[in-house]
Amino acid sequence: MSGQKITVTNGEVNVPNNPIIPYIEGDGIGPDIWKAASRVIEAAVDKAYNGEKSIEWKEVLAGEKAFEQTGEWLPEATLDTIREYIIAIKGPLTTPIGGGFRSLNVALRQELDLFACVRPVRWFNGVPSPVKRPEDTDMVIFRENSEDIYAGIEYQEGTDEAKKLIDFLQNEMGATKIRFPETSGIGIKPVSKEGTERLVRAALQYAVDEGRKSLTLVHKGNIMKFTEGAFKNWGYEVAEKEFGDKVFTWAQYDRIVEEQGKDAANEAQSKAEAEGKIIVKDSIADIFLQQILTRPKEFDVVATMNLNGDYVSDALAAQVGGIGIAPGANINYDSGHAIFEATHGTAPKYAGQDKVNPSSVLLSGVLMLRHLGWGEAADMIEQAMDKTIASKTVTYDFARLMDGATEVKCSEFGDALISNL
Ligand SMILES: NC(=O)C1=CN([C@@H]2O[C@H](COP(=O)(O)OP(=O)(O)OC[C@H]3O[C@@H](n4cnc5c(N)ncnc54)[C@H](OP(=O)(O)O)[C@@H]3O)[C@@H](O)[C@H]2O)C=CC1
Ligand SMILES: O=C(O)CCC(=O)C(=O)O
Ligand SMILES: [Mg+2]
Repeated sequence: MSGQKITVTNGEVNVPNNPIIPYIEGDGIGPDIWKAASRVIEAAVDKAYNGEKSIEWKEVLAGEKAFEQTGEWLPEATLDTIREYIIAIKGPLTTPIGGGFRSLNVALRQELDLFACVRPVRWFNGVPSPVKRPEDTDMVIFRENSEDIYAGIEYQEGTDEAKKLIDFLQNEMGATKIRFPETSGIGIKPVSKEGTERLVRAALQYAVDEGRKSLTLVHKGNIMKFTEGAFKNWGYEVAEKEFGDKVFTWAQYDRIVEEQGKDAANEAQSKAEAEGKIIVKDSIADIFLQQILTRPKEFDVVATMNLNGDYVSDALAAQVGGIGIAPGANINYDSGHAIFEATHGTAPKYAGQDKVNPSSVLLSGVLMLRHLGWGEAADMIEQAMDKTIASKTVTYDFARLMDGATEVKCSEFGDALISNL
């Protein structure tokens, strides 16, 4: 049976019974986790739909494999294929530190304008966790994926570009606080109204569709007033303007305090909660990182900028068992393009050992199946995950934290999941 293309009409994704889905195997542990995860996805789809649906995988190249075969790290053909087939899934790709080429992962997001990085964080029964009540953590991070310091606009110390920019800042913009101008590298942090609005809009729409209770805007707006502070203000504005009667915001709360006092504001918020409105609030990033540990129940959907979202993703993943079980999706809600990928990287020390946990990329596949409307197969994989973990058949990362566990290889964990489907 030959596959067919996924298409998009008026923002709606049309999925045939046998979609062609491009995949990037990834560097480091990529080949191991992809092999295990793709087998589980195939088996679940086959079982859930009695052979009537199937995915035709189409390999596209990026990273080390692409460089070896084509001399390019991210061939144009890969981008063209993902543009054409709309939905893709990828393993992790290596990024050199402090020099060399810029992140291919970020480049893919930028090229396809996948503006929302969506990372759900929830606990699976039995997964070992460093916190007492991991079940209290149930959040979905919406990380802005196209702007911020992550956009890669930075200039190396000592270069003409860095000197020129520092001169400009000092001589034309009145910047007096660059402490060591002669030896500074310099980076730029663009944060826009449009970029913020589309991200917060997507997060709020998700909160409405999924019946979530709150949305927290996470920022460091006290220090970075016109980037992170503006993100907070624009976030409240878009919530009130576009989601009017579905939300109650802390900006509204503050206005009621000013006009009618604190009791009236508390009453208005309680009424909104009782009516099932989504409470839109904000939190400064440093205290947020403390409170997700100490009071995780108070947070639900989270919208934040690119770099904060990166830090928050790995920190929250730890609370529910670690980066071995942390899925994600990069989505453009307007064009329908999406690339699903794990939160973790290439874990180079484990490359080729058939050792690590394939759950992050597998659960990214589960997000993909839900995105395709194939919820039955997605449910089946999650149930198999619960069952397999409950039987204490796990990879090294969980085994080292569990009493009485049977440690299995990456591929064997895939086998166990398939037998539990
Ligand atoms: N989207 C992407 O493709 C990403 C790519 N990267 C890139 O990956 C490379 C390596 O980054 P690094 O900072 O080491 O972070 P990694 O996420 O690759 O690995 C850090 C540690 O996380 C644990 N880990 C990662 N994946 C798994 C897994 N599947 N199962 C179990 N444990 C896992 C291991 O912990 P332990 O040592 O405790 O066993 C590992 O040593 C860099 O080049 C970085 O830029 C990083 C993040 C995302
Ligand atoms: O692209 C990279 O190498 C790192 C990206 C990353 O950590 C992330 O997106 O979470
Ligand atoms: Mg990261």
